[in-house]
Amino acid sequence: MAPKELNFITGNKNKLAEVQAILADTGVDLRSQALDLLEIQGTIEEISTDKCKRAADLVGGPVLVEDTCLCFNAFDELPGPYVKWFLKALGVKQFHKLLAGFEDKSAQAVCTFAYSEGPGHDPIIFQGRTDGKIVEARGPTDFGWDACFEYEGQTYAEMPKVEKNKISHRGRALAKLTDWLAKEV
Ligand SMILES: O=c1nc[nH]c2c1ncn2[C@H]1C[C@H](O)[C@@H](COP(=O)(O)OP(=O)(O)OP(=O)(O)O)O1
Ligand SMILES: [Mg+2]
Repeated sequence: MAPKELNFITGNKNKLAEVQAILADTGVDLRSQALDLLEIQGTIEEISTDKCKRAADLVGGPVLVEDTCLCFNAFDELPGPYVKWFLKALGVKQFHKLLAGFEDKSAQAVCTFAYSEGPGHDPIIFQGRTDGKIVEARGPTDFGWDACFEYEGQTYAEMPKVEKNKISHRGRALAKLTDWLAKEV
C-alpha cells in the first residue's frame, strides 16, 4: 500500500534539499531523519536494499533511503557506490585526474531509492540514471562531484537547481517513485 508520508533517512543535507525540492509539488508529505547508515559492499541494488533494511530496523517503521553511485565506463562501472571515498581522498578539484590515462571520460550517475514499510518488509527499488562525462571541476563545489559531472555541455554544479533536478539521476528516480505512489491506493 502506498504510504501517506515518507521518512527519508540520509546524512546528506544536499540530497535532502534536492528531494524536498523535487517532491514539493507532488503532495508527498516528506519527513526526514539524519542517520549515518552502514553501507555494505555489493551490487547497487544489494547496497540500497541492505541500507533500507538497516534504516527500518533502527527507526522501527517505514523508511526511504537512497544510495548514489558514479560509474565510470572506462572502469567497468567503478568507483560506483564507493565514489564517496574517492572524492574524500582526492577532493573535487583533482577528481577528474582519476581518468587522466583514459580516453573514455563517459560516466553514469545512478540514484537508487529503496522504500520499506518497516522491519521485516522487503524494500522496493526505484532507480534513475543520467549519462554524462567527467571533466575538470567547473561551478560551485559544495555538493559532492557535481562540479565534475558534465551533462550536455554544463556541469551539474553550473546548472540552476531546477534544471539539474529535471534531468538528474535523482529526479529520474523520484519520477518513478511518484508514479508508484500515484498508482497504489
Ligand atoms: O547529486 C549528486 N551530485 C554530486 N554528488 C553527489 C550527488 N549525490 C550524492 N553525491 C555524493 C555524496 C557522496 O560523496 C556520494 C554518494 O554516497 P552516498 O552514500 O549515496 O551518500 P552520503 O553518504 O553522502 O549520504 P547517505 O547518508 O544518504 O548515504 O556521492
Ligand atoms: Mg552514504
